[in-house]
Amino acid sequence: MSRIKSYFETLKASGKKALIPYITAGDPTLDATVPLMHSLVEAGADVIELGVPFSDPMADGPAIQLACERALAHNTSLKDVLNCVRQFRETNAETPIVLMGYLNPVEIMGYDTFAQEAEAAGVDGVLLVDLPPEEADSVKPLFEKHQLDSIFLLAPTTSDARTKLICEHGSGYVYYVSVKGVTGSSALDTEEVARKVAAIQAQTDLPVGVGFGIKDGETAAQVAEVADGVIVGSVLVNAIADSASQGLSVEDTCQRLSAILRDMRQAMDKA
Ligand SMILES: O=P(O)(O)OC[C@@H](O)[C@@H](O)c1c[nH]c2ccccc12
Repeated sequence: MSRIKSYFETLKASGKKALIPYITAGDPTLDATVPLMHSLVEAGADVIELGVPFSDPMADGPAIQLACERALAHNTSLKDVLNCVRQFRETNAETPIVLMGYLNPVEIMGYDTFAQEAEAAGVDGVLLVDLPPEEADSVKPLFEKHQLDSIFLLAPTTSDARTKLICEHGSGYVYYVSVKGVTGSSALDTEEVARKVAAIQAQTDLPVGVGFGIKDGETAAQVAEVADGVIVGSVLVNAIADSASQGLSVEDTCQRLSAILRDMRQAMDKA
């Protein structure tokens, strides 16, 4: 069974929801990434979404665009990102890792090599933002062969028919994007999210994670009440940017991120 699937089952059995932080690999430096991943786990992360930096991240708002720029300023490559996962796995065999990114770097590496290397490094799932589920047929068998879950995005505008199709193609979990637009939005409507998530859950057994616009314990707890997972990116990435501009050490940056995530964890578990 996939590490993501069994993790979600364990959580469900204990009545908890998944907390899923996103950071961009190589931001602000490559040697910060693995310590940051470990400190997110210590603060209560259940799954880590690790971003593969890309020069044209069209689904991302300014915060994550800048994170990609910081990572690319010192040439963080897909290979480097896979190395981070490998290193992380030296001391953590439990926490599922999802690589988040765009098709281009994967195409350059080659799908076969990527799938092989990702499995060997200890990656559990892949979310390629610009891979339409209809076109996933060609890569899905390859990903399956290498024990990689395919995670897809559902938007507020996705029709029921398409939701069904996307859920059929996906595995691990599905990602419901809570608002129209790019990452780092601030307009989270929890009632609308609750309605949509229920509609998705009626179509699939996959866990539903919700992201876009979750920024603190309060919003995390609200989303945790209605979804299976709470995904948070820009708030963490902004804290990394801020720490970098203040010249904080990796250790201090880790502590800052842990504090933000721990607040969310506590609020979610209380709800
Ligand atoms: O940044 P936010 O609003 O907290 O949302 C999470 C999001 O950043 C993360 O899941 C993500 C990073 N890059 C993406 C690209 C597309 C969809 C989602 C993402």
